[in-house]
Amino acid sequence: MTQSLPTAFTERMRALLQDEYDAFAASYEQPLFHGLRVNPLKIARERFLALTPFPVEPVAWCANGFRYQEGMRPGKHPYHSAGLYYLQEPSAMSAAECLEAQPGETILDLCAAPGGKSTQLAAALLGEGLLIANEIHPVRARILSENLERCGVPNAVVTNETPERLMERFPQFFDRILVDAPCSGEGMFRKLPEAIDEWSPNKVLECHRMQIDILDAAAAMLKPGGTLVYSTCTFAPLENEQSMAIFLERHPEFSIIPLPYPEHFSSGHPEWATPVSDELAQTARLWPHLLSGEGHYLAKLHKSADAGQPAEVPKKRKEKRAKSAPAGCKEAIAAWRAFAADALPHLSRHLGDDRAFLLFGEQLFYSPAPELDWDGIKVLRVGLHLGTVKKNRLEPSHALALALSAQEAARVADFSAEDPDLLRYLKGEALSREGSNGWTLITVDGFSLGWGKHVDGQLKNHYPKGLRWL
Ligand SMILES: C[S@@+](CC[C@H](N)C(=O)[O-])C[C@H]1O[C@@H](n2cnc3c(N)ncnc32)[C@H](O)[C@@H]1O
Repeated sequence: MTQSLPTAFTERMRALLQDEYDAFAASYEQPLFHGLRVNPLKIARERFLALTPFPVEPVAWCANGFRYQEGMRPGKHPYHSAGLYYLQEPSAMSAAECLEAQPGETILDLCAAPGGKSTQLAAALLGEGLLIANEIHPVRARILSENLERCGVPNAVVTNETPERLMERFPQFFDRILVDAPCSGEGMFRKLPEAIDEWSPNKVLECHRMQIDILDAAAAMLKPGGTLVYSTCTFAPLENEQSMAIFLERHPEFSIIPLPYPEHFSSGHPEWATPVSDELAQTARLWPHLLSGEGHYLAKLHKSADAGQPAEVPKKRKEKRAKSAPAGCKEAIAAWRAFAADALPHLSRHLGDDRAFLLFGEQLFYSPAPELDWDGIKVLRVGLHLGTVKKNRLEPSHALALALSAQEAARVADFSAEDPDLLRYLKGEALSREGSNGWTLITVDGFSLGWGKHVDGQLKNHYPKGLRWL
């Protein structure tokens, strides 16, 4: 690494690690670890292994996680555009894995952008249940939304709120919550050297205070009996064991649950926090000199089942729904049904609940939680974006294409990953190609990638302008 580490950081780490410090410091001279996580919403692990053009090696603590070598560029492959995998550093795969989300559950990812862990949680849900992926910064929330779209996630709601605001709306609502907290990023110094310039002892303190507030909000939103995972990518005890020690003092209804993979994850350090609590030894540290990944901290907590009854979440009242149903929703649903009858005769998803269709302006969505009222919450996406309704016709969305399989579509134009026409499609060009007229799902080696529209021997390009390859 060319950039030198801040002295206050190295002195603290030397004092903490003592004999181990030299090995820790030497890890900064080692090459970075690169990882990708296969997206089971699009492709099964074994099929990916048969198909991957990059040699990969499994990550021990994540069934769908793999390392790839320096020099490979999986982010520049059409399979990435088709959402077959998400690029994610191996240690970063641990937090969502440890939350153990189950299909059908209600999950909150409270600090979610750019979406590494949200896409992983959505994959664990397998399209069943609800994921609220929240990000406080509007620009980052948009990137989060795009990443969920690319991964073909049908059941995520992307919000752009403060934790406090969500807490008012969703008391004791979630089965599981991930708090991947904003932190001073010491574990990322090697991967993102700009984190070094932004670091200061004061930033560590500010992050610690912010983490306490975010955790308080998360505690209030978790159902009794629910599970919380707290994670950071920093080494500072103040942001790790100390944030947990304070949280446990403030919330006696929580207890720490042991984490898996003791052969890879090291114990947390109770002696690095006040008051010293032995429980903290069951939190985990991922050290870059002890495993093939960057630095992380993890804690998994259980909320006592006796911690009070789940509160009533404001739901749409019938009369309110009738009043607030946007004008044109009925027509929009009819436009969707006409589109689906023509272009998606084998749709496997059952989109039959009229209450689940939501119209925002011209944009039609299918909500994974029709009973919830989103009024007053900043929402970027509610479940599956079906398309834009204009003049009683539906123009299908890119999100819909990515959530479909080739078997569901009436018309498919399939290209191999090496076909020059595929590159032309990704660049936004129209293609000469025979086929019956109408909306056509474009696929790469059988995996959905976007829309085209056949008109008399021409395949018009509907790959979104902002995603086109240059
Ligand atoms: C470590 S990053 C999350 C990474 C993400 N979980 C992933 O896997 O891609 C922390 C996020 O918390 C957001 N954040 C910053 N301040 C916050 C606050 N006060 N409350 C909630 N989130 C905040 C940041 O914008 C950032 O996107």
